[in-house]
This record gives sequence, C-alpha cells and structure tokens, in this order.
Amino acid sequence: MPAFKTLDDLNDIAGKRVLVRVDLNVPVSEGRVTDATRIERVAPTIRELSNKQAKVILLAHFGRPKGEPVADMSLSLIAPAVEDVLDHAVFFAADCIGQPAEEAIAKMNNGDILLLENTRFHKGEEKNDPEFAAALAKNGDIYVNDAFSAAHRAHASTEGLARHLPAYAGRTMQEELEALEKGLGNPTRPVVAIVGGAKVSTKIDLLMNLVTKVDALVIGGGMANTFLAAQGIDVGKSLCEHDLAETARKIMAEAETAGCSIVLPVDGVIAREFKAGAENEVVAIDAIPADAMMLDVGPKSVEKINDWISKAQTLVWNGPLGAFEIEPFDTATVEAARHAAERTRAGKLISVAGGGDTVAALHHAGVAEDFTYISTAGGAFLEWMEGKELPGVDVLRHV
Ligand SMILES: Nc1ncnc2c1ncn2[C@@H]1O[C@H](COP(=O)(O)OP(=O)(O)OP(=O)(O)O)[C@@H](O)[C@H]1O
Ligand SMILES: O=C(O)[C@H](O)COP(=O)(O)O
Repeated sequence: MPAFKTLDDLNDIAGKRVLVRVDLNVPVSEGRVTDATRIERVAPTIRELSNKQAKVILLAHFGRPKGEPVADMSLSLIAPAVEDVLDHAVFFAADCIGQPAEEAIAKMNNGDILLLENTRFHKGEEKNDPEFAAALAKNGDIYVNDAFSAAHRAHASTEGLARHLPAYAGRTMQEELEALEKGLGNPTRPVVAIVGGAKVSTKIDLLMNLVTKVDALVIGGGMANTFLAAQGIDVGKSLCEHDLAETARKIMAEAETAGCSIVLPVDGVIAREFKAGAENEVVAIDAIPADAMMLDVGPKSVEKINDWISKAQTLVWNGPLGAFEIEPFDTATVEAARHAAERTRAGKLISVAGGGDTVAALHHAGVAEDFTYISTAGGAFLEWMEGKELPGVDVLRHV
C-alpha cells in the first residue's frame, strides 16, 4: 500500500495558505459543545502548522444541512470551543468559498488560524463537484486532511480537494491509521474482536470481514440474539432479527472455514421492561422465558469473554455487550472493559475501540483513557474494520 505524505514532509511553509480539513462534527447542546474530543484530536496539527508560521485555514462540516445554509449548523457556533482548546484566536469567515473567504484570508498574518463556514452549506460538497473543489482550492497552496472520521465520505473537502493541491495527512489521520493498522491490519496474535450493539443488519459486512481476520469473535448485545435464534434457541421477546438467521448461519460457517472461534453468550440477564432498575434475573441461554428479553449477557458469559481477553494480545471492540445505558444492564460491558483496561495497563494487550456508543460505554466504565487507542470515528471506523477503502485516505496515497 503506498504511503502518504505527512507533516514531516512539509517544510518552509511560512506564509503559505494551508487548507486543513478537520472534523468538527461535535455534539452540541443548548449552543455549547458537550464533548470536545474531536477538537482536541486535531489541535496538534493546527498548532504545528501555526507554529511553522503557515496561514492555517480550517475546513469542516457540521451536521447534515443538505447543501443549504442552516443557522443552527453554522460553524460559528463551534469556533469558541476551537479557540478554547487551542488557546489561540480563531477568526471566522461566513462562507467557505467566494468573497467572504477570500477577504478573511487576505487579512491573515503568518501563524493565524481561520475557520471557514460549513462546507455542507454548498451542494457541491457532498456531490464532490470538481468546480466546488476548485473553488475551495483557490484559497490554498497546500491541503492537509486530518479528518479520519470523515474519510469514508468522498466529498469535495475530503477527497476532491486532494486532486487540486499538494496533499498531506495530518497528525490525527496518521495516528488513527497507525493504531488501526496495529489493531487489524498487521496485529500481534491472538487477536480477539468484540462486536456488540443493537443489530446484525448494520454490521453484516463488519462481521464477515472480522471472521477472516481474527482468532475469536465475541458476539454480544442485541445482535447475539439473532445468532442464538439461528441456532434454534428461543430468545423470547429479545431484540432479534429473525429474518437474518440465514445470514448469521453464513457468518458462523465462514468463521469455521477461517478457523475463527465464535463466542456467544451462555447465559443472560433478562427483564420484562426496558428501563433502569427493571426487575431482572440471570438465566441459562436456553431458558429465556417467552415473555422476557435479554438485556445483557450473564456472568458466566463474562467469564468466558474475559478468558478470551486474557488470551488475546490484540483486542478490537465495537458495540456494547448489553443495553449499557440502563443499569444494571451495563454490568457485562463494564466488567469486560475493565478487564481489557487492566491487561492494557499491564502492557499485555493492545486494545483498540471505536463507535459512538462503544466509546460512551468505555467512558461509563471509567477506562477510556486506559485503552491503547480510542477512535473518534463512527462510520469511518466501521468501514475501515469492514476492510473497505476510505476515499479520503485512498486519495492521499495516490495523488
Ligand atoms: N441486548 C440488547 N437489547 C437491546 N439493545 C441493546 C442490547 N445490547 C445492546 N443494545 C443497544 O445497542 C446500542 C449500541 O449499539 P451500536 O451498534 O449503535 O454501537 P456503536 O457502533 O458503538 O455506536 P454508533 O452506532 O453510535 O457508532 C445501545 O443503544 C444499546 O442499548
Ligand atoms: O460524525 C461523523 O461520523 C463524521 O463527521 C461524518 O459525518 P456524516 O455521517 O454526517 O457524514
């Protein structure tokens, strides 16, 4: 696989206009950024370029405005949080192309940082329209992509722009790819994957790819029910995609051919209501009552999962083992996460996790900082784990 250029290849850039694609698609509540992780992750690239006296021009999307300006998706709402994280003034231009952008850039001094308005306020962004990409390119001399979490989108600012300007990967892009490569590209074996979450339907490609790459695949969460049902187990009222029984059997057959052990729950925590503190009990997997649902995997299953984590040298994790948002159905996820964290701290495990709910679950377990790498990407992390080429990464390797 050809390498891409990084900031190490960028010298003598004082006064150059560097267009930096970042992911500022952060959660906001009542006008305030509630989680600045993505901003923190791109800060090193921005600082490095600013310290090298470049004119740093940030390009990003926010929300899904569908090619029209939408007031509550303006990046002006995010600019103060970017300033806070960088502890540096961040100027703002009310459009990412045309006169507002040009005027703001003309006023920049070396080392200044400017944020341009949401690229998705233009239809050309998501269409990857070459004319729109050219209009963006007019404002820069160099392009740096530091938005791994948006690299699964072939949009003008994530893909097209690299065809117009000398293109480089930013530090976060570089770090994400190196961590994922360690997790799945060229892992230290045995490698164990934990896949949980609600549904099989959203993760079929992921499961199919993983069984060919990992030594053991632990399936938990709601999606385990589909696999259990496919083996003839009555899962009662549990979340289950009965129409995917055939797909589940195919995944298990592929796993067998590839020599990958499939680890399914042997017991479960059942309840009759989906709410915190609902009356619950632990039952063997073949004893789920017809009127109950399994909301977490049980203690014997956790023991089995933790045994696999103990055997593993590398762990990749996407999706919680149970309905972790409501106690006590967070127990299995928390216990497995803590075990993985302990092994990681002891230097015995490389642990890589990604996915919005997964990262929230690891924070809930208090161990997110202990994992080797937590990806800030949702869709991009999944597509990478599915073995797909990400257009935003691919273009950096080939231009
Ligand atoms: N047994 C279960 N029954 C019902 N829902 C479950 C069960 N186990 C897990 N879930 C739900 O699965 C959801 C998380 O799954 P998801 O696949 O979305 O995770 P993710 O990939 O980390 O997140 P995202 O899609 O946000 O990136 C949670 O809302 C959780 O409550
Ligand atoms: O939040 C994300 O996963 C990325 O910013 C991509 O956003 P999108 O799913 O709206 O393209």
